[in-house]
Amino acid sequence: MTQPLVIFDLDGTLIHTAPDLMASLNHAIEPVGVEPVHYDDMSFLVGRGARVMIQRALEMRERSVTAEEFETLFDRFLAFYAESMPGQSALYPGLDAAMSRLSDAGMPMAICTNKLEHLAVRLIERLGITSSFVTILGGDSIAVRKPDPEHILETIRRSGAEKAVMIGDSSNDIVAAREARVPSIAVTFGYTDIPVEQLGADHIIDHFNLLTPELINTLVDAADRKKP
Ligand SMILES: O=C(O)COP(=O)(O)O
Ligand SMILES: [Mg+2]
Repeated sequence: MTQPLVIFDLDGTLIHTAPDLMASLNHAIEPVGVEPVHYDDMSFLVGRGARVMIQRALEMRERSVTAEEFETLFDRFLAFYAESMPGQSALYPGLDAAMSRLSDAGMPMAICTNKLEHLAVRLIERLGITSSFVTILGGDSIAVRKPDPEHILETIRRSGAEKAVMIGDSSNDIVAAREARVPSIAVTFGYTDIPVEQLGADHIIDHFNLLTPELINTLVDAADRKKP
């Protein structure tokens, strides 16, 4: 019997990226002369990828731009963000040990993120954790992305797994998991504008110390029992 796949979201789940995303976003929108976004705004801005982050920031500042101007801002974001990696971005506490526990139990790990694939790949490379993951799917890797369940289902298929658990910080992750009929764990330390308790995850953890192979197996077994 193969071990379940453990799928991680990236921003706000594996890696604390908000300070660098904020700096890059503020650099990107600087030419249109709006007030920079604040750190507290990031929970609302992050989650659906860089384009939506920039769009939401402009909407927050009631500023509209032409499609052409938008592409310039987007390119400014990409260049600045890629160049500054890893910046202040860091793995959340306890993640190294948690990944070792899962790996020792034979559980493969994957990333399913709405971050653009090349940015996700570059960031985990710079943080030295690439070899831990069998599959990395970004927000532009296939035609859809979270909260579309197909993003998670394709991650599972490409990993060659039969069962999986999704770990994430926002409604995109938990909704996608539920619709993919994959049990989910929500983390409390990420970026969400909806209280974590209201996301509807099967389990909540506030530290990676609590992420164990036993927890993964319990969630997979419970999900199996619910199947008709
Ligand atoms: O980049 C984003 O907006 C979200 O990325 P995530 O799916 O890894 O949280
Ligand atoms: Mg996230």
